[in-house]
Amino acid sequence: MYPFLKGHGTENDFVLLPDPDGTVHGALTPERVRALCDRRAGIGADGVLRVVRTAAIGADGAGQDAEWFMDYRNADGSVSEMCGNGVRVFGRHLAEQGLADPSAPVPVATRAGVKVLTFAGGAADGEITVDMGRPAVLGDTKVAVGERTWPALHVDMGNPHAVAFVDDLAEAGPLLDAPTHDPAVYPAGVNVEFVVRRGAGHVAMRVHERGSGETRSCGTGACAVMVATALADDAPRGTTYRVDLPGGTLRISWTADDRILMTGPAVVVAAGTTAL
Ligand SMILES: N[C@@H](CCC[C@H](N)C(=O)O)C(=O)O
Repeated sequence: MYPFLKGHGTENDFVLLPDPDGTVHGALTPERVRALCDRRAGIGADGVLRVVRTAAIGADGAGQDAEWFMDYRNADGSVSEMCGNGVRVFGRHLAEQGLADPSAPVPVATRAGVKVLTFAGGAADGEITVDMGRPAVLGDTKVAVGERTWPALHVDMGNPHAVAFVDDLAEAGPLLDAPTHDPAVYPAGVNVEFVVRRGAGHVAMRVHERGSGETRSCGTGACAVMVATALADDAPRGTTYRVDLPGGTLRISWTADDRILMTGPAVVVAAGTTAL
């Protein structure tokens, strides 16, 4: 039996696997991740967060000045560089377990570098702000669902995104399959966001995540959406956008020194053991 916890950030949900020294869950195969994330035969989640000391992770953690490393896997077992909602849940878990001090900034190492978390309201409640680092705006692209194609902006938040503005969030249909994209632009696949404007500094979005399908929220996706919207608006740095997702709301700003700050909730809702 293996220890696990379950948590979510704006209903983007995760199985957390405590593995401080990399000895418990070292053999985290894609099959095992798929079994854990299975919503009928497993615990059910959009992804898995393995909680491991950076010193125990090997090359992925090399040179990162943070005690803890977030080893993120999508529900299909694939590895991703970064998860914005996941890193808040990861931080909540560290704080609740006394593994990090929430009264000070908490650095977390990821495959996309160190992200620094700031807690409002202490360990038990309150929102968490993540310094997501610099966005990379990589130019125009397009995405398609069936016969329909939309222009999109390629934004990299440590992981790849295509942001498409639409008139109505329903226009992309049920998103049962992944939107198609240019494999030359996204050789490792892409997370696709569809966005509508709700008012000044306010958008709503839905997302099809690489490796997990349509989810109720995506933190890196919301940051990519904010970047695309701020550029389209020619918004001054420091403007905060409200980004509504099916699972909740995130608040995102782009600082004068070119960093994206994302603020939102994170909760751990269960703990137990699993045979998976
Ligand atoms: N839900 C996450 C992103 C998870 C990884 C993504 N599916 C990918 O493959 O890059 C978030 O909150 O950012």
